[in-house]
Amino acid sequence: MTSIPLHKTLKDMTLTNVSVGYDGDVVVKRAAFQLLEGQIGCLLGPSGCGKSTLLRAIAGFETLMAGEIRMDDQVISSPSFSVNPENRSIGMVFQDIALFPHLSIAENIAFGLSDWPKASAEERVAYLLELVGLAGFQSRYPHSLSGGQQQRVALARAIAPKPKLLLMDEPFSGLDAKLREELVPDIREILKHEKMSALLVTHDQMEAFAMADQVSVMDAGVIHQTGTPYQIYHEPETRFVASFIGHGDFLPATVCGADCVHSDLGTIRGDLDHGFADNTQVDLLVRPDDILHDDDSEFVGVIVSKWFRGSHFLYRVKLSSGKVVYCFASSHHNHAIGQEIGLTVHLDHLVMFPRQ
Ligand SMILES: Nc1ncnc2c1ncn2[C@@H]1O[C@H](COP(=O)(O)OP(=O)(O)OP(=O)(O)O)[C@@H](O)[C@H]1O
Repeated sequence: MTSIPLHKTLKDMTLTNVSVGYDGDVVVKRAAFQLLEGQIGCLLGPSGCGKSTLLRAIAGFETLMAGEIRMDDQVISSPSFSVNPENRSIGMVFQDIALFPHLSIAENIAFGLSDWPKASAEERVAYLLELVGLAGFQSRYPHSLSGGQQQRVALARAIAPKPKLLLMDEPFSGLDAKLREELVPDIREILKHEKMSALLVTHDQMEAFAMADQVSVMDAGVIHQTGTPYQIYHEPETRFVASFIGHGDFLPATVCGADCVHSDLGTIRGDLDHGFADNTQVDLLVRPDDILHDDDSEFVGVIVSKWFRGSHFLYRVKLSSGKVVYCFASSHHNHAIGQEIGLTVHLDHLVMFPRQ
């Protein structure tokens, strides 16, 4: 009698100095990070930086040029050794949903359960239909579902056999913005409920922030930083991460003590030692939420452009030095372009890079 394959969750997946490429050209260089049990990771970066190549290497579709990939203490990829993709206990979801058009929704979800006892497979399919919010859709066919519903079925199909790891390559990019906004937190909830470790590829930072516990920011084949969404926004470790994530400007500044810097915003004290020597010339990162509109402040700037964002305004303001920075204001403070407004600076952790 067949039995349900034993379900083991992933303890960890570790990439050590992984290089991957095509025809001798290195595309991904010395990638290293770890994904733990139940964690949702993300590879985030501009088009062509190598995200899909790295994901395909983890899935077992590309041979490593250097380094190794381990899952639960077992090497699954190295330049001389590779576990077959079908033996890695990895599920995949892609941008092109690719459901089987001639199979019903239930049959699509049950596709990877052929070695399960019939009753257990039926139970698993019913459970997943409920979990992805499609109870009652079992007899329908893919063409009769919306794009968002089809992507939920694709997810259910990928996680049905309880893989240790789910890989998702731009799974939401074919969906419109509103649907994406609704679907992303739902999918995160489903993966957390299933205690499923997952790795998402996206170039959309809002998607990465909404979905992932840990984000690896890539550029030109190199992972610049791996951290929580909060860390990569507030504590970027490289100039690329600082520029790629969120809005921001670099202001020329001069170090004036272990926690202190002097710039066009005045003298600012941070809450941590920034590690630069006195008098070093640096570029100081200033985010929109670092400068707030304040009617009572004597420190002023002139509005050069503005965006209404519903709950708030985002202004570009020119300082007396001529430098232009972003500024947040509550949407009750509707000022005209050209008007002078008061500003207060709220910079706690100073993010600085050597002057370029
Ligand atoms: N099969 C292949 N053969 C040769 N070069 C390839 C192949 N697949 C990808 N590349 C190249 O590798 C580089 C990285 O591509 P990759 O698809 O991994 O980037 P990406 O970050 O996923 O981009 P996107 O977000 O646009 O999908 C690109 O320069 C691409 O042209």
